[in-house]
Amino acid sequence: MTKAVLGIIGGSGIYDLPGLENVHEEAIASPWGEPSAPLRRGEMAGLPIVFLPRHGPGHALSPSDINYRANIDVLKRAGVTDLVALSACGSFKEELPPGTFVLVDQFVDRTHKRESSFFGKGCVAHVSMAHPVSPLLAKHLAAAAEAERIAFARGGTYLCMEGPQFSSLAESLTYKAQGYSVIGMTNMPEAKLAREAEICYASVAMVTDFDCWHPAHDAVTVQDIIRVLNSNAEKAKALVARLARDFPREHEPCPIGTDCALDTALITAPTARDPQLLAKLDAVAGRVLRT
Ligand SMILES: CSC[C@H]1O[C@H](OP(=O)(O)O)[C@H](O)[C@@H]1O
Ligand SMILES: Nc1ncnc2[nH]cnc12
Repeated sequence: MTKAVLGIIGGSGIYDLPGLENVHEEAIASPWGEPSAPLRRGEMAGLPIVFLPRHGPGHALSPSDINYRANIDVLKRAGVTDLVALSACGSFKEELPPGTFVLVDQFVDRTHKRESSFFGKGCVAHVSMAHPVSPLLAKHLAAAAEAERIAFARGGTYLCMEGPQFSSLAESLTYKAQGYSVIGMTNMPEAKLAREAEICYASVAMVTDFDCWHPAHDAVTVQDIIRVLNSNAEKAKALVARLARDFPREHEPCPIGTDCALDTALITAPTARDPQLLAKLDAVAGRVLRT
């Protein structure tokens, strides 16, 4: 049995986690570069928690400048087994108004300027992303949202755009017509990298706006978003506190195989593997490469 360590990635508006006890900062070095910030390690209701603000202190990093690989690598090194991503998003659905928390279960990746894999020349791996969200983690999040009386939706598709500009009206109408639920700029490649690192991942997409498709709402602005962001952030902190209180202390084996995602993913012959890349993969893929 592995002890559960809950990772929390804070998005826009969530730069710390009040209620975290016995906190200390841990600046873990990563062969993938600089993570967004030192990790804040502590516990809630006795559960080990590791917090990382995605955009760094003071929100200095834009979605394209975040080193997603370093972030996931240091969370893996810190022993995180289950990772909750907190993210602001725009909504494509009337029934998902600002203030709603969407427990997304699918992603569409339209990013194009980001390193999206730990693997590559000298060690090629193809993990499955058919089901990017870990169902048990989503189930625990739903229970916590219910207990905290937070308006939430189970399931939904998160379109990840590159940004930093918001969508044009034509893009927004297209995504809406495709049936997507919400839009943001950060959950990809985060979810892909978490899967490669065999960390269970679930995203709480917290609606701040209707993007620009909605006839009754003007173009989205950061100022408008910030107004909703702050009340969403308060609810998110209550959600995390409840999740931590009720979370199983032993990591539950992932029913969709996230814990062993690399078992069937590596294709490069051992003799063709690049020792330098293998060294960088020590945390992410050590479980399968050490054998
Ligand atoms: C401040 S609005 C745009 C910004 O907010 C979202 O960030 P995060 O996902 O980290 O909460 C969105 O993806 C953009 O980065
Ligand atoms: N409308 C929107 N588009 C992209 N990212 C967002 N984050 C919050 N609202 C957003």
